[in-house]
Amino acid sequence: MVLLQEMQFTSIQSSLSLLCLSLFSILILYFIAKKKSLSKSTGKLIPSPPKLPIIGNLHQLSSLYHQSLYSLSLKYGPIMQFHFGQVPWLIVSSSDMACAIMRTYDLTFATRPSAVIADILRYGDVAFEPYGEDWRQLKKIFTIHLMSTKKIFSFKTIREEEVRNLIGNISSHVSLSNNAPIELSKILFSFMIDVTCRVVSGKFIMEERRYDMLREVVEENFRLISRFSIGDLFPSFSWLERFIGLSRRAIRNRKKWDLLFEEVIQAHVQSEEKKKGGDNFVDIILSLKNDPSINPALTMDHMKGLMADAFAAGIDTTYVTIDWAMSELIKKPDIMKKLQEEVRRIVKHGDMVTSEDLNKMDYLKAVIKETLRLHPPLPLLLPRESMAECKINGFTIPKGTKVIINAWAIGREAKSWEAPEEFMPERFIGSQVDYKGNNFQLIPFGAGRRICPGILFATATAELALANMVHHFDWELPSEMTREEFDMSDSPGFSVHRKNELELVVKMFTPHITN
Ligand code: HEM
Repeated sequence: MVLLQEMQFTSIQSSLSLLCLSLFSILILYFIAKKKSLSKSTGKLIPSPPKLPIIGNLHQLSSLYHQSLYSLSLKYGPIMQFHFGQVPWLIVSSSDMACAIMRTYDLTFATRPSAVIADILRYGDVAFEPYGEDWRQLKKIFTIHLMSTKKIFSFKTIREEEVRNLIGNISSHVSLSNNAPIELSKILFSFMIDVTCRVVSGKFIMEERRYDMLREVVEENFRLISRFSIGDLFPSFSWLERFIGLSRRAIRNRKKWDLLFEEVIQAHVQSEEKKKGGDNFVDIILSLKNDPSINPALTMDHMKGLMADAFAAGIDTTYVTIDWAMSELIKKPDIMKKLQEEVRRIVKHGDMVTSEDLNKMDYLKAVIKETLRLHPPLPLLLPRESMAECKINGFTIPKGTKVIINAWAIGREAKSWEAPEEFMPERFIGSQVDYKGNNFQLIPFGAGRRICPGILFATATAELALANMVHHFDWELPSEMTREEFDMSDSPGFSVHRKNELELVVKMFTPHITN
């Protein structure tokens, strides 16, 4: 019995010593860590909302990331740190700070961070390629050979023909539907697929099966890159990626892209068009394949990447711009009327608005700018990462910092915009402010080295479609809905759509004949 008691006592004693030893070790580790973090942060600490262990700041994020980050920036400032799970990001929410990142330190922040899903989906493309020789060459090809001002002009016929088809589709609906609402979001999405397919690969991709497949892969791409996968949030748990992450879905989608691109490229290699020097992306890229000035030579992966850039970056963003513009116009009939007056004054009733007419339409251009200010299709742009340490606003930003620039918040900055929540195209009349990367209060296309190379193409297409839609038709809300009830909520996602697809009643415009 005594022996047993002694044994118990000894065991309690040794447990206590083990406990003390553990506590002592934890304390030592804590002080070492504290000392380390203090010695690291010799400058000002970047403001950050309070975070929780493991999940970081995820609990402060709604599904509308751009809106949650905007609200937090009002409290914590235009430059703040936010932990997505275990990973710290720098969130930039003012035009001054965006200028520091994309102009003052443009080269420092010219690379993209790696991300589990984007790394699976991307080829040698421009949008997600890390900064370096490969990216420089691909961007040059994109801006000089595929999307130069001359090339965009040469795509004019495609844009005009496709807008004519769009107007034809809407007219058929008017004559057949007996005032039932038209599913405008869907029609605009198809319109952008048609335009982009023709620019990228000429006519033949329009075959029904490929068309459906393209729609499916583009939509799935956006769904996938809109979400953080487990490996992005918790790098120490990346091994779980194979079981519960999104990687498997991304691999499946990548295979579909592969199939689609290989079929298209193969068909072009065999076609007569190429021999005549076709004027679409695939033929141009094929002709560059043997160009000695392109060094290193283009691989199949680069070719697929350049096509993916146009499909993934161009379709969704441009259709969303027209969709939001129509939504704002239907909500504000005075602005719709003013726009219709401008277009109908310049273009005769029954005629199509042409690309040349657009240059005379200042109010139309102001409507598109105002739409991009309030509804930048990629509200958080594309992420950046610092390649060296730098100092911004007194804060030391270490090398390897991942950065999000909130263009949605910047479009609402009180310092730059009067009545920022109001849709007022008039603010741009007589103003020099543009979206081409020089005015940091309006950056829907980003700025600096990584600026979007599709600006001219996207805006020319959106302007032409919108001008013709308001020229030929009058638009109304479905009869049961009031303007106050009309929902303008955002959908969650990487590119921000309307939460509810746009459905409107449409009528042919017939001018009043006055004697
Ligand atoms: C309204 C339509 C569009 C919007 C709002 C938009 C927006 C953007 C944004 C925010 C970026 C990132 C810029 C940065 O990091 O600073 C970007 C990059 C890019 N966009 Fe667009 N885009 C649009 C249309 C297009 C079109 C039509 C194309 C091509 C056909 C295109 C091709 C690209 C490419 C290739 C990049 C990557 C540039 C790089 O990383 O160097 N975009 N776009």
